[in-house]
Order: sequence, then structure tokens, then C-alpha cells
Amino acid sequence: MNFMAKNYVLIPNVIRLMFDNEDCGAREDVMRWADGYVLVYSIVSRKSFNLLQEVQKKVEEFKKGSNVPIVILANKADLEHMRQVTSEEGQTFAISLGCPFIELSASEDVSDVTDAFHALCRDIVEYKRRSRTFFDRVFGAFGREKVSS
Ligand SMILES: Nc1nc2c(ncn2[C@@H]2O[C@H](COP(=O)(O)OP(=O)(O)OP(=O)(O)O)[C@@H](O)[C@H]2O)c(=O)[nH]1
Repeated sequence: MNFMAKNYVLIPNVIRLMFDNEDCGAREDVMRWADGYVLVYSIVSRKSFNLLQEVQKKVEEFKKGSNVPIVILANKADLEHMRQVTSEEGQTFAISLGCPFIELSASEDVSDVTDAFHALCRDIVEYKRRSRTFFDRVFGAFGREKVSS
């Protein structure tokens, strides 16, 4: 998936991390360099929702409270009869982080998943634009001119 916006072409490198246990060891470097995160839990698993909150704390720790882009995905919405986590709980969590919340069924409509990644890409572009420093803006452009000449 390519995502273009003004001065950026974003080529997402999607790495799937599973947090089924407490050991984050080898994944820590990946979590550190990521530009954004899609955090997924299953509405039929209270455990996955609880774990997600732990993962979010790790993200905050690695990114030093920099409000890095996150999208919360609540998967398996087709299994309503087995639901363990209410939509409100997911929504409240997302609101507390100030990030988008999408409840979906990956098995019923994959386009919702694509939309979620697009939303994240848009947030990453905006985040990078906002976090460019004065020196990046002035000398970044100057540096590029030198390289291309
Ligand atoms: N009904 C339903 N099943 C799903 C959905 N998304 C994934 N699954 C199924 O859940 C199972 C696990 O999917 P995986 O993609 O392996 O995900 P995982 O992270 O290993 O998740 P879990 O095994 O559920 O902890 C597979 O059988 C998928 O087909 C969904 O939206 N609805």
C-alpha cells in the first residue's frame, strides 16, 4: 500500500507483533522505530483487550509520551453473541488516547481494515509534518538541494 500526501510518499512496513505473553524482548527495537501503531484486540476476548492496554503503555514508554499515531481496532465484530468487550469500553479507551477507534470484522469486510491503515497513514503524515523542527524545515530542504545537484 502506498500513501501519497504533499511531500511524502509513505510505504508502510507492516510488522505484526503478537503479545500473548509478557515477554516483549526482541520486539522492543521494532516498537521503538515504528512511526505508528494499529493496536488490535478481539471483542470476544477480554484478555486481548486487557493486554492491549499493557501494549499501549509500552508504546508510551518507548515513544516518551510524544503522542505517536495509534489506531485502535476491535476485531471479530461479527461474533456479537460471544462479545466480552463492549463498544463503549473500546471507545472510551480510544478517547483517552485521542486516537481513532474502529470496530470491524476482518473476516466479513477487509476494506474496513484497509480504511484503518489509511487513517493511520494520514495521522503519521500529519504527525511528521508537525514534528519537523525549524532546522529540519530550513536545512532539510537545503540539504536535499545539495544532494540532487
Ligand atoms: N469470526 C471471525 N473470525 C476471525 C476474524 N478475524 C480473524 N478471525 C479468525 O480468528 C482466527 C485467528 O486469526 P489470526 O489471524 O491467526 O489472529 P491471531 O492474532 O492469531 O488471533 P487469535 O488466535 O484469535 O488470538 C482465525 O481462525 C481467523 O480466521 C473476524 O473478524 N471474525
